[in-house]
Amino acid sequence: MKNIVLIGMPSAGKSTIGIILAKVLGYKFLDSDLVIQEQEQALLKDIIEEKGLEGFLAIENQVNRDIQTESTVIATGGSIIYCLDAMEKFRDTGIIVYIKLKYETIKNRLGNIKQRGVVFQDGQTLKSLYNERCPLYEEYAHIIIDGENLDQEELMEKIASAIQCR
Ligand SMILES: Nc1ncnc2c1ncn2[C@@H]1O[C@H](COP(=O)(O)OP(=O)(O)O)[C@@H](O)[C@H]1O
Ligand SMILES: O=C(O)C1=C[C@@H](OP(=O)(O)O)[C@@H](O)[C@H](O)C1
Ligand SMILES: [Mg+2]
Repeated sequence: MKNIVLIGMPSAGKSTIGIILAKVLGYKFLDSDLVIQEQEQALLKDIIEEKGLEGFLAIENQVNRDIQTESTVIATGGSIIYCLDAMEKFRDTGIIVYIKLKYETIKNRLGNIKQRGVVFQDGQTLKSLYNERCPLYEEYAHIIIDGENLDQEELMEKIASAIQCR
């Protein structure tokens, strides 16, 4: 079976929802951020600090492009839409699900952005990052899920039924 690939802004719920979605669908679960950390033997925020944005994105692209799995829910990192090879591969081998949330919801959830290690250009604000990324998430998505006003269980069920209706 095709993989289910979750995309969206950091804190949208890709990692949290991904694992419960995998249980409900009887799929495996993989968080590609953790594969990056394991390969590099370093935390995401330290990789970004040491290698810079372009260096981090090159690693993110390679790791996600090289994932060999099927029947797996894959939680990607928020910056995956800058990784062209990986996105092309996911589009061919998976169903890409964009968890869409309003800017205000993302802002409220994000809390300590530095601890998470989000891929920001110098001087970029969260708002400009959001505006830059949203069209890219929409462009790549096979399915767009509005996650507003849903708890984790409701969001997971909405994604599961959208996949099953395809
Ligand atoms: N309805 C919801 N769905 C998913 N996560 C939610 C929801 N409401 C609040 N949260 C919180 O938002 C955060 C989502 O984080 P995470 O799953 O790591 O997102 P991502 O992997 O997309 O960056 C968690 O702290 C989670 O508890
Ligand atoms: O959006 C981003 O720039 C990033 C999001 C993170 O993943 P989550 O989206 O799971 O938080 C992680 O991949 C990396 O630190 C960069
Ligand atoms: Mg995550």
